Amino acid sequence: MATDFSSIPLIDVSALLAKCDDPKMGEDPGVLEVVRQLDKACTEAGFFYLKGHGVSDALLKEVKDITRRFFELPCEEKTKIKMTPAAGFRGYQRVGENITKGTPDMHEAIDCYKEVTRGMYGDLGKTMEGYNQWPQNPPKFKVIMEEYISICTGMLSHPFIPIPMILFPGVEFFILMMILLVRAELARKIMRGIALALGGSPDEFEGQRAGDPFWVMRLIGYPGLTTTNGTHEAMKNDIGCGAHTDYGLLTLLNQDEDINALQVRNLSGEWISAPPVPGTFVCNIGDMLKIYSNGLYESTLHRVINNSPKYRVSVVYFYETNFDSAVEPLDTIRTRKNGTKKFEKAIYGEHLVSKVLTNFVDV
Ligand SMILES: O=C(O)CCC(=O)C(=O)O
Ligand SMILES: [Fe+2]
Repeated sequence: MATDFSSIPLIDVSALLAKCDDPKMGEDPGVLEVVRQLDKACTEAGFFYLKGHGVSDALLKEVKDITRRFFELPCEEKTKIKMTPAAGFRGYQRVGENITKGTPDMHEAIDCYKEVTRGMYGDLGKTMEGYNQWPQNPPKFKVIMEEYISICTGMLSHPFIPIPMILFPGVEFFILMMILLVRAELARKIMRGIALALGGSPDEFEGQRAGDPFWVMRLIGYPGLTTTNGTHEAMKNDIGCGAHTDYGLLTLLNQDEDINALQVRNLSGEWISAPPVPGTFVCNIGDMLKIYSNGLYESTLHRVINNSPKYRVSVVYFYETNFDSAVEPLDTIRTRKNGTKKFEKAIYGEHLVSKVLTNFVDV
């Protein structure tokens, strides 16, 4: 239910994060104020900036820097982890390989998904079966990205063991400490606030709905206007990433701090810019949350146009439902007030697979 918003609101979620696992969180005035702001932002724009999230500026920067260093490598090096259907569509895609609604996107990317072992979700999961392809170069890429993912997800995709420093001679002490200390459980906690905003219990998105959340991460590089990277010379208004909605619950976007390229569409069809706000994530609602909220919250269309001369990097993390969740409008007072159920049941895994299978050329 987006409106004619003209800017994206900024929400400081520190009060929510502090009380998030307190059984009385729903009575805390600080939490309730964050919940009110989340509700307003999700209803009016489907987009908001997130501050007070507890993830350090150094880590936000480190994941973008290491991604940029990967994209600077020669093509032969990058295609060592080329995305293939056999890897469950995980890996590197060159500029133009990803398509949105039939048009090639002017970006290169590494796609990562929660790993799906053989038979894990039966036929539903077959397309996504596979392991992430991490580059050897730059060194420590895998370790830094996996820790970032676990901070966003709120649970570990592998058992967490505080690994002795000696195993990581190349990682600066402060980065490792930062990674080990800041276990933000970010997306899960924001979803607890959103559950309250929808008039439900804070646990609404745990258990069968999103207690074992699927996640996706895209590391994206958008060539600048004057950049020639051997295969592509970007033109003004080339679409870096075509207009789309995200598929799951909540997206946490960590974008380059000095380039204004992300645009969000309001109800009248105007493209509103979402410029970088240092130290924040840009968050947006995905298709599954639109269904859970019975359309109260919008999965808003957005796109990327990099008209800057600089190469732009974004690290995009998508927090999803359980892979096999059957998603339908929640039965809370607020969603009921929005009228009869506006959506049929959707299986998240089917929705994801249908998108993945139409997103690429020549694979
Ligand atoms: O790079 C960006 O700013 C946004 C990318 C995006 O919308 C996506 O990957 O879904
Ligand atoms: Fe998106």
